[in-house]
Amino acid sequence: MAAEFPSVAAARAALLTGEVTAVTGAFGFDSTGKAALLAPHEFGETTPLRSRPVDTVVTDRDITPAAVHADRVRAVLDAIDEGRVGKAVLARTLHLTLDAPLDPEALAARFTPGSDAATTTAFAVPLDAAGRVGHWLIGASPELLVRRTGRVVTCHPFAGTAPRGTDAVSDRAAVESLRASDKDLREHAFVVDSLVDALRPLCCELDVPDAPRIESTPAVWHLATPIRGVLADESVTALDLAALLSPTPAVCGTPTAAAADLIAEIEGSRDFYAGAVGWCDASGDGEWLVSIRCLELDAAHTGVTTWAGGGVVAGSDPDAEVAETEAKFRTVLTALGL
Ligand SMILES: C=C(O[C@@H]1C=C(C(=O)O)C=C[C@H]1O)C(=O)O
Repeated sequence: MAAEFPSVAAARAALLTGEVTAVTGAFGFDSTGKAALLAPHEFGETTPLRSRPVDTVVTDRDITPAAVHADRVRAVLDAIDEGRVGKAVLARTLHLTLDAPLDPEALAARFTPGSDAATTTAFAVPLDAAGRVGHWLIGASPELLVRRTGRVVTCHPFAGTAPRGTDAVSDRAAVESLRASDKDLREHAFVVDSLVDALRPLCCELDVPDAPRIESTPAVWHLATPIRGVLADESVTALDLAALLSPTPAVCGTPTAAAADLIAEIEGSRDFYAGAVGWCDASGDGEWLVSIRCLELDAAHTGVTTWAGGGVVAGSDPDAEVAETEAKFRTVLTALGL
C-alpha cells in the first residue's frame, strides 16, 4: 500500500524528510483543505491506457439551471459594481446517474490525446486519501498551473474563452472575436497579473509575453500566456509553487480571498474542482494542472459530478456565460460518450 497524505502540508513534510521520493495526486480548490496525495511504489511507471468505447445510459440528470447560472452571473456583476471583486469565476454543476458502473481507468483513457475528448494530459486520481473512499477524480485538463524543472518555472494560464464554431468559417470568426474582445483580454490580464505578482519575488528572471495567444481544445478557444521564470531559490518545490499559485484568477478571481468567499456563498463547496492535479519529486521537480474539464466518480462508480465555469468581469453577458459553460461541459460529456 502506497503512503497516503490527506493534506499538501503532510505531503510536503514527507518529501522534505526524505520519507518518500515523490508524491502524486490532487488537492482541492482550497489548497489548505483535504488533499488526496500519495507516494506510488514505482513512481514513473504507468500502465498504458487504452481508449475503449463506452455505452453510457443516464438514468438521472441534475444541472444548475441556465436561468440560475445567469442570475448568479448578475449577482457577481453587482459585486463587481460594489467594488467587492474585480473578477470572479462561477461554475455550474452537473450530476449524472448511470445505469452501470464505469471503470475509472478506462474512462480516463477516453480523455487521452487522440480520443474524441482529447485535450492534453489525462488523469485518474483515487480520492481515498482525502476520505472520499472509492471516489476518483478523472479528466484531462488543458491548463498547466505550474511546472518546475530544475530552476525553471513554467506556467501556462488560460482565461478568456469562445465556444468553437460549427464550421470553418464560424470557427475562424470565433477566434477573431476572441482576439479582439476587450472583456476577454481583461479577464485574461487578471490571471497573468496575479501569477506575475506571485512569481516575481521568487524569480531572478521572468519572461511574460506582452499579449496572449490563442489555443484550442476540441470544444473551445482560449486566450493563453506562456510564462517562464528562473527560481532564485531552488528549494522552492513544484508542490510549494502549486499550493502558492492555486487557485489562480482563472478559476477563482481577484482579489483571491474575496472571490473565493463570493464563490462559496453562491456555489457552496467546490471540493476537488478547480484545485490541482499533478506530481512532485524529492528534487522539487514536478508538474501540476488546474483541475478543470474533469469529473468526480462516486464509490459505486455510477454517480458522476462535473463542473464548468467561466470568469465574470465588468461587461460579462449572463447568456454568453451560460453558453460558455455548455461548451466546456462538452469535454467530459464526449468522454462519457454522451
Ligand atoms: C473554470 C473553467 O475554465 C477556466 C476559465 C476560463 C475562462 O473563464 O475563460 C478559461 C479556462 C480555464 O482557466 C472550467 O473549465 O470550468
